[in-house]
Amino acid sequence: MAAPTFLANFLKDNQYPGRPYVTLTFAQSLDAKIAGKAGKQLILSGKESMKMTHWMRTMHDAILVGIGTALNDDPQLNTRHLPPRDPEPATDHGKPYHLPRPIVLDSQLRLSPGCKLLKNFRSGNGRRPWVVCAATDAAEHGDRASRRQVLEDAGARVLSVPSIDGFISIPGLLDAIYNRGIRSLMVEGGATVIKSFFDQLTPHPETRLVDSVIVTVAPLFVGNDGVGYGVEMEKASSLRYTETVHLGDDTIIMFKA
Ligand SMILES: NC(=O)C1=CN([C@@H]2O[C@H](COP(=O)(O)OP(=O)(O)OC[C@H]3O[C@@H](n4cnc5c(N)ncnc54)[C@H](O)[C@@H]3O)[C@@H](O)[C@H]2O)C=CC1
Ligand SMILES: Nc1nc(O)c(N)c(N[C@@H]2O[C@H](COP(=O)(O)O)[C@@H](O)[C@H]2O)n1
Repeated sequence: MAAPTFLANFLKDNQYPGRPYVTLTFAQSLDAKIAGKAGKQLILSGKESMKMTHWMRTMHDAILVGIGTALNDDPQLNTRHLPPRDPEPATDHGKPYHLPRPIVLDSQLRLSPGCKLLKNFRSGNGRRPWVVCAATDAAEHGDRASRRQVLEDAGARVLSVPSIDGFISIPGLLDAIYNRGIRSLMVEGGATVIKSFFDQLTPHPETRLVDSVIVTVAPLFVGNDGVGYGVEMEKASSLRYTETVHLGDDTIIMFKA
């Protein structure tokens, strides 16, 4: 089995010199909501588009969510919706699917050591998660040092990156993970992280930090209680609409930066 052709073609050059190639992707309702009331996780994607998202996961070195999503959804960020691989080496080369490295933006190290990402790693069913926290001026001590220790003991690799007002610097993050071998990054959300990455769009290739945007639109309304994401027109207008594909009842809309 291989990824859908439209996706393979769209992402065929997902490399960028000097920083990871960044794909921002998420699923939304017709009224642009990505979650329900009080952040309730919604399965917006149908079977076919969810499978596409899992194919996309195989096509990136790493996959990123914010701590809001990690605490709320307890995601696995793996490829379990894909069909079993053909054990016949002539077709699938006998290899398992590529699993992306999970990365959590977690300024204050609030991730639970019992989360599925860490459990999957410990049971040999996932890569070691990287937890990105805000770098501190002084040596860590007290509560914060013990939270780091607990997460490291549970299997996480903790990276410190400069932050502003509790938000990890996106250029700093991309530098840190590029220096550790990540060449392509899939950003899944949630709302605050999506806004932060939309903010990285500019019309100038040398300063923009997002390369592709892939939005799954599900044919339903969530209503005003749902969680939306903010987009500034000045930023979004630098996106170039590329293609629309229909998968099941969903519409996949793709842009290049
Ligand atoms: N429909 C979809 O495709 C998806 C929906 N979701 C939904 O999104 C909701 C969670 O969204 P949020 O609460 O906004 O949490 P989030 O997952 O966007 O995490 C935001 C938090 O990450 C930390 N952070 C550190 N550096 C940051 C930076 N540079 N930019 C942004 N955040 C940074 C901050 O503590 C911030 O509050 C959940 O309801 C979840 O179900 C999440 C992912 C995908
Ligand atoms: N593509 C997509 N469609 C939806 O309907 C979604 N709710 C999401 N959510 C994202 O996927 C994460 C869950 O991943 P696992 O199923 O646990 O592997 C969730 O946390 C969001 O990042 N995505």
